[in-house]
Amino acid sequence: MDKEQQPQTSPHVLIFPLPAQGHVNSMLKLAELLALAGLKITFLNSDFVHEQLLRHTDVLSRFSKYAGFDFRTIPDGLPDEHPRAGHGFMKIFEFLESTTKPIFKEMMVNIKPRVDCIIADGVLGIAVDVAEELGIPVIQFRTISACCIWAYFAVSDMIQAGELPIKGKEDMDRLITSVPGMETFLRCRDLPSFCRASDTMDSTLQRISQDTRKNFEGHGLLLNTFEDLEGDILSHMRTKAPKIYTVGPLHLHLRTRLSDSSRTLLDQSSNSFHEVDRSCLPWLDKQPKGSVIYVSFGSLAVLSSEEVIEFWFGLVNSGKRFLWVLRPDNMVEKGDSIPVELIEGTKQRGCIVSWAPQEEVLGHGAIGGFLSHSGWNSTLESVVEGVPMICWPYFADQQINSRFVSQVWGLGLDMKDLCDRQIVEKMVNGLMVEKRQEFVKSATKVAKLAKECVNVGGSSYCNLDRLVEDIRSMKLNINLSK
Ligand SMILES: O=c1ccn([C@@H]2O[C@H](COP(=O)(O)OP(=O)(O)O[C@H]3O[C@H](CO)[C@@H](O)[C@H](O)[C@H]3O)[C@@H](O)[C@H]2O)c(=O)[nH]1
Ligand SMILES: C[C@H]1CC[C@@H]2C(C(=O)O)=CO[C@@H](O)[C@@H]21
Repeated sequence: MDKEQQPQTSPHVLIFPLPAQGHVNSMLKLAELLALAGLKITFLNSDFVHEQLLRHTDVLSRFSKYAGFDFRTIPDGLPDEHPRAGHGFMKIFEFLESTTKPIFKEMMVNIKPRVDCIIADGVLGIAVDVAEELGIPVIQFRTISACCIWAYFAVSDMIQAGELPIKGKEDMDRLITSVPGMETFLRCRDLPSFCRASDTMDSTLQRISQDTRKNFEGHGLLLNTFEDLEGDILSHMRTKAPKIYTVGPLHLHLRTRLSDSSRTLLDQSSNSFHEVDRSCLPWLDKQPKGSVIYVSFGSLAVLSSEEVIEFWFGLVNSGKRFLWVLRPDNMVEKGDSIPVELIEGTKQRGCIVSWAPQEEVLGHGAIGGFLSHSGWNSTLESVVEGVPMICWPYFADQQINSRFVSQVWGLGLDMKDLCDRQIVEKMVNGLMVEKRQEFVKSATKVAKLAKECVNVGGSSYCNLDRLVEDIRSMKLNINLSK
């Protein structure tokens, strides 16, 4: 069926992610799942993100097979040369409000065919506002863990109870009691990093807290997680928001629903904003099973030169093989001299790339562990492949994710707030040797649960079907009300 034959009865859904790798990744997986279900999809990227995807991926050809699938673009307001990484990434929110929002509203008024439903990133308040102003039904898709969302939801309660602000380094191990379900293990240091603001009126903390409260209103909240992983927290959340659709892990869910030929195409493609260096795969092929620790800190984290050197020494001194993703904006400063023992140790046991085919890497038999920043996509990808983790959170939701990985799910070690070569060496050997059996056992169990939930009859499989039916009935109700 070509684009012209898209049946007019199919609802037109516009999907609008925050223009960041971790958000675009999971929302493109969702978009393909909804296109597979026969919905007409328009995917709205920023001009900058679209340019990266055109340069490094096959998204246009990959999605052209879905009738009516369109990519649209919109400015994010930042100058082209802005790095769009590190803590400076947060600047984007000011420009989304001032530049992007009025253009988006104009787009939604004029778009043809009209949009029947907007699936807006749960941290993109501008999209939710415009949808409400124009009376377009909106479903919010928050791309982080349920546990983080629930902690953000409680920020105003923590402030009210005097639990925030955190009162300095000596206060970081105080238990937080205002997040239902987390009273026995959530410390100040485990809260999302924006809660470390010294002033509770901090604009970022206030905005994320308010955006999260809004996630619990509207037609529904979509989450890239699964009931067997976060069911306890989800039951607390459902006392405030009845319509929560857990449809994750989305990357696995999509693989499960694709035909064999489409799955092969998916394996050869990516949604990366960077050039993928596949040379690490033949290197992995030569390594013994389970012998390599994979190291990646996602797309936004920017490490200092000192931190890179500490991790490098710890990895080389551990004596273990390592595959390390070091983005160009994370490389050691040009002027810094790199100790010869690091060069030698890396030649013998290491492989460094600027961007890896991460899903394939985590599924490779040579991988025995993952030193991660605990971004939610990386965490889910490691869960699905049964790979134990060492968590070194950088910011945002990563702090609480690392606490759940170590303390609640028993899937690895938490290295939060530490960066020292001896500790890195100790953690690597703890994960890859001393505690290996214990972690592999629990990681294998959780990986099995992840696969079951996206198979026919599983919770995420059924929730996605319910989502598609609910979107279809939205269109029907709009037509009937005319
Ligand atoms: O060399 C690499 C490194 C990463 N990835 C992929 O890039 C994505 C990275 O996403 P994520 O692990 O979630 O980290 P961030 O890019 O840091 O994601 C941002 O968005 C996430 C979802 O909202 C949040 O959980 C994070 O904290 C936030 O930093 C994953 O799908 C990886 O598979 C690659 O393909 N190759
Ligand atoms: C840059 C971060 C601000 C909040 C976003 C987020 C979220 O709370 O949804 C998670 O991590 C980052 O991608 C975003």
